[in-house]
Amino acid sequence: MTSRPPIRPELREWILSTTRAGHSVEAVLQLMQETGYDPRQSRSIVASVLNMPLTALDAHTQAPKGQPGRRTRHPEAPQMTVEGRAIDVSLSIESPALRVLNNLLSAEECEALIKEASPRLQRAKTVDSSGKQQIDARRTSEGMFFTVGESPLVKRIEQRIASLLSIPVDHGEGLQILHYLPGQQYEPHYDWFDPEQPGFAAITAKGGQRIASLVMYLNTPEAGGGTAFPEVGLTVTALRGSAVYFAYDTGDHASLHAGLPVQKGEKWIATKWLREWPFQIASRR
Ligand SMILES: O=C(O)CCC(=O)C(=O)O
Ligand SMILES: [Fe+2]
Repeated sequence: MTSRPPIRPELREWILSTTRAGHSVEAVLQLMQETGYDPRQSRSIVASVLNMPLTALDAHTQAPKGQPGRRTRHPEAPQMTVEGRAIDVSLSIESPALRVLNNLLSAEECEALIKEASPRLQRAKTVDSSGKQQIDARRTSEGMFFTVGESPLVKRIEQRIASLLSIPVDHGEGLQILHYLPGQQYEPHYDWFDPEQPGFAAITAKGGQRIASLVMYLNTPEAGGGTAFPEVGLTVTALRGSAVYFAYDTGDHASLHAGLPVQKGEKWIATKWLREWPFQIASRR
């Protein structure tokens, strides 16, 4: 390994405060270069301060300027056959682009995901305005993240999602598992990141903006626990093996959604959020 000179604390603080103030990583790199840092050196310093792999920074900042990133393909009714599995598209809405998918996961896959996740559950967190994860009263469930390709089962499901939505596996964040008990819920929110938030640049430095979400139901709660879309007047029933997919542009208010309180029993979901640029280096299979 080559040893790198330490990063001056003032420079570290400036990079953090500038990105938190909403300036893009590209703008920070540009300013550093204007003050005499060479491009390679400034990239490696910014990657280190923002705690992101250099490859992710490169993938993001070398994206053609002003060009939109990738988009998902919306599944088409009545049925999609993906890797030999017939998935039913039982409901379609155009604004937001939303699909209810039945038979996305088998009962065995749902059980196995719950089993793999259970020992690692923690109180679910949200991303705060500085890009840090924090406990959030709006989200009372327990959760955990798998890393991309973490187990053969996770890999298989991620591959299925990638084929279904026609987007490479590495555009996905790690699969998140959430567990809700009676009374627990996820209050109305958007999954896209707000560009007005000071932490926007740091949150989107890796992978760019979120473009779509897939919420997969791993069990059927006895009562309650559906996913509501208040702008549409729609509630999707949580049914084991089914999922709701929805895609959005930044600022799309029609994509507002909530995990309704579980009234009886429990609720388990797996969520896959997709980004416009590669989010991480997926393990190769
Ligand atoms: O629990 C639900 O039904 C919704 C979950 C959700 O909105 C999310 O994971 O982003
Ligand atoms: Fe959400």
